Amino acid sequence: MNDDRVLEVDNLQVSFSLGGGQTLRAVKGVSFHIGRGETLALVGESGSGKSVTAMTIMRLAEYDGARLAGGSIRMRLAGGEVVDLARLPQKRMQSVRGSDISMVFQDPMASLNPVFSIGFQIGEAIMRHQGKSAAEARTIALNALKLVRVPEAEKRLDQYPHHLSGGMRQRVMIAMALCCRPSLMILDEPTTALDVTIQAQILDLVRALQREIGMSVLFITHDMGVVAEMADRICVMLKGEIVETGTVYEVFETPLHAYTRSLLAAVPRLGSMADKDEPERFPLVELRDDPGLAGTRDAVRVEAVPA
Ligand SMILES: Nc1ncnc2c1ncn2[C@@H]1O[C@H](COP(=O)(O)OP(=O)(O)OP(=O)(O)O)[C@@H](O)[C@H]1O
Repeated sequence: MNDDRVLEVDNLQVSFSLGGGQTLRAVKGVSFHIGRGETLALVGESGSGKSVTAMTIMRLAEYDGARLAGGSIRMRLAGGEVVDLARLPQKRMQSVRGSDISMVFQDPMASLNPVFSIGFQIGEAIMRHQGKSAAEARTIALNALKLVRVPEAEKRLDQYPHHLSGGMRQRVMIAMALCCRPSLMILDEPTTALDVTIQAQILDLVRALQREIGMSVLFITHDMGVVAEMADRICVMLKGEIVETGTVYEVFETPLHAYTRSLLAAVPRLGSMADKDEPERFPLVELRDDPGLAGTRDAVRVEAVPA
């Protein structure tokens, strides 16, 4: 693996048994890499396989019944060792999760335990992953809350999730994910449940943190507007496959795949809003129903292979 990469996913295949001998192939041979300090956006509509890909990298998908049917997930750990996460025993993965990679989910309420204080929940993760005492963990938790710009951080430590707004809860989740200074953070639709202003604040925060800490980010979204804000490179997923990949500039300037064009057409533009109530939208359903489109790979942008 090149020195400048933290993650290399190669030909990843994930399936679910649906009973009655039926198998759903949720991820069909997906390959991508993420460089140090880089943000890669995995884009596609609901059901395209983005979350299953992320959960497989975390090795959490198997707890939902997923089967890792093939491929490799090579990751450079903090000490420099390169391991194939697809083949690590779960016991070892427990230490990789939260120390080398962490994940922030869409709904912070589902990730936070309502009966424990914020300080306890962040502290518990720090004690588990870093072997710190309760007092040390509280200090680290406090600093993490300050890092994610939570006002009155000291007071927040003793509050419970229901005391916080949705945006604040998502900041707490990001703080928790940052505590162990992971080299890769996966954010799965982190702002979808938030209103637009709070969404913009959280996106700004992630960008600022990335500059401060230098971590790599895998950003999962269905929103090309968010991609334009956040990402260096994009992988577009459709029905379990990556149908197009490139830099943000390349993909926005010259989208090669019809599905990518449909995603771009769904981004409201000032011009198209001028004389209509609704932004223009590409007829996505018709496109997806076109049998010629599914799995089309001729539009895949071939990335230069470094010498
Ligand atoms: N536990 C599960 N059992 C069976 N099928 C599943 C399970 N989890 C996901 N799937 C299926 O895998 C496919 C990919 O789902 P995935 O959640 O990765 O999509 P997604 O692109 O992340 O969409 P969303 O943004 O809605 O989560 C879908 O067809 C979904 O129904």
